[in-house]
Amino acid sequence: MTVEDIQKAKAAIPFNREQLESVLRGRFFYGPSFDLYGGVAGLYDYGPPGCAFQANIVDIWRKHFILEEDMLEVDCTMLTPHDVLKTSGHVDKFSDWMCKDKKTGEIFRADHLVEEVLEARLKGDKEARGVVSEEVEESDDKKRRKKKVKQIKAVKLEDAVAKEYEEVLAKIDGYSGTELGDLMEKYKIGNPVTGDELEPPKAFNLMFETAIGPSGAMRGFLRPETAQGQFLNFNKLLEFNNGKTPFASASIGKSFRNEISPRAGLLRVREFLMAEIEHFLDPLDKSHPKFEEVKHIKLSFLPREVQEAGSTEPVVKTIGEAVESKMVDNETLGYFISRIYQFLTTIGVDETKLRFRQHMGNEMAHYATDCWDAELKTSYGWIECVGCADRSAYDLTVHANKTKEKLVVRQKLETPVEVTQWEIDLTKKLFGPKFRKDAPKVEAFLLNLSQEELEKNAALLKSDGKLTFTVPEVESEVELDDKFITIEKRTKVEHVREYIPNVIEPSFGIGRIIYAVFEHSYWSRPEDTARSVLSFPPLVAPTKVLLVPLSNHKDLAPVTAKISKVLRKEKIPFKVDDSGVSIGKRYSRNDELGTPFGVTIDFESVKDGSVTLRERDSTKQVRGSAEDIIKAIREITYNGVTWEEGTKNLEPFVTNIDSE
Ligand SMILES: Nc1ncnc2c1ncn2[C@@H]1O[C@H](COP(=O)(O)OP(=O)(O)OP(=O)(O)O)[C@@H](O)[C@H]1O
Repeated sequence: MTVEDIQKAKAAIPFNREQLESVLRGRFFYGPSFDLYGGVAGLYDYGPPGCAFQANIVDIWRKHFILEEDMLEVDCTMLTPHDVLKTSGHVDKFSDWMCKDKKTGEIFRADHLVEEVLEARLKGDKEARGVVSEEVEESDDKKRRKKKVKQIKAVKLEDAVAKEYEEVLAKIDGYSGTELGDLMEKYKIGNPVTGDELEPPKAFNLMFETAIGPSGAMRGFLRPETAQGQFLNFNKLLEFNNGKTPFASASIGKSFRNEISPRAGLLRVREFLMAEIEHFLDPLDKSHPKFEEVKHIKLSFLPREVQEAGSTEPVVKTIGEAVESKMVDNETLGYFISRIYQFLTTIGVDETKLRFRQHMGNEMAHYATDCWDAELKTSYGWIECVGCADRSAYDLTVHANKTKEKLVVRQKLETPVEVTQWEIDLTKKLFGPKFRKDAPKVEAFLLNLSQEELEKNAALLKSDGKLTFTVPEVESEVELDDKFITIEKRTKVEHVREYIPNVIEPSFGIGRIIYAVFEHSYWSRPEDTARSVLSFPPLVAPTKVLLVPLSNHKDLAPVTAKISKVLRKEKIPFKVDDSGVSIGKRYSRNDELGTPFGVTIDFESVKDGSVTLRERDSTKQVRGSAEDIIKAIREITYNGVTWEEGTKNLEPFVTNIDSE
């Protein structure tokens, strides 16, 4: 079976999510956490194949980004003090809109509710018009729920209303709470099951709060992203990089979000693995030295204008054209978009189910210059799996302002420039006697005042003869007169340019990507649809080889042991299946685990050391010496060699083992 045959098989048999989920749970890729206690929504545990799969994806991510781009990896704590997340804006703004059923108290996430109801009404409209949609098969549970949902009746909508719904859906990620409330009122959206009225949307902060230390005095949160730890280590990383930019930091670790209604399995959970990059660069130069290498890559884009026109028709062009036409803001952002595409397709994402969607103006954080999400198509719709944003200088600026610690790059200028600016001088010998242990804090605070603050204080000092400040971590107010400080405007020749770098941030949700790869890799054999296959690329497959002795005969055991020893030494993950069931059943079981290769040991193997190699998707087989077979496995798995190329010197082997 060729790649095309598999595509055909996938297209011919409707995707069955329930069957996939039963394979994933049955083979323990993952399962609900705390199952014995009834489970907790949005929390999942990974089992052995899930762990191995995730570890392989993280390993590829690390090589693809950290090693290849020479990034600086950090591992920061998940517990984060309140002040950090207050400064970053998360305490005030990291929320989603929720609305409560006035009668039952049931809670809905407002944007998801509007989306679900309008989509359902559009589907009902299509049904009423006799249009058959290319729908995925739904689980019984969902069908049951939908039967109860009032709005999902096959009701024909007026053309103008259907068009309006389409337009709203295209912009669904960009609405504010008030706008969502207005939409709910306009389209009469209540509890979709009971029809009950809902309260207007209210902001719900998604962070899990806790207290650090026994006194409870220090408020803290479980981090909602890994980014802040990277920003706070900026100065150390810059020094580590010998003061040079551009450079990127990277971090892989757990993040936590108290999602309002976590459904959709691994796609929306409350604790998840993130891999994030913060690429620090000069705001005046966002070119990328390796852009040439990727600019030919053709991608599917959904730019802002297309969405604003109510369409979801993608624009296909090269990243070179996208940057040149300014559709994508700059080369570095474009470079990362292409690298994200390369990463995702390497690990098994179907590129026909990948698009880059630009954030609309009101969806993007106010400080961001441009933002594109890599969205993957699943049976739950298009899902954001990687965000890629140009965050400007926002984060470093707010942390520097709050802590009064400079977070800047100093660049030596080839041609010195004349600069006029406000400067502050401190009479340091007076600070010690007056402020004692607080003197360094007061001095640091004053030396970090911004140009605007210096200008304002110069005028105050002149008019009042003294200044009063509130300094963080200093109890009483600080009062200073002109014996302590002088503030003056001076003109100097500068040999160094100082700037706060901008940040381009690709942010990956590993669990979402994993689930999308599960769906994109899943199909069932046309000759027997109960036989499921997960066609993972060999590099990401949890186990690479299934060793299958033909029977439990004692003569086969030494050969199995010998081959196991070589595979172990070569660090090729494998499993031995010497259970008594037929070989066909054993292979079928492993197809569900996505194991790309099967090695059969038979009585010929005892005589001449030859074994059979089976390829999971095509079920093709070849025969050769154990050494040659292992070499082929290694080449195909780790060196990107095709099956045809890797096995061209091995004997084709015809058997109907799979149907046994
Ligand atoms: N609840 C979640 N469960 C699993 N992965 C998540 C979750 N929230 C975010 N992610 C992942 O983290 C990445 C970066 O997070 P980001 O803050 O950009 O997501 P988001 O815009 O809040 O996502 P959404 O709008 O879907 O809630 C996302 O692209 C996604 O892959």
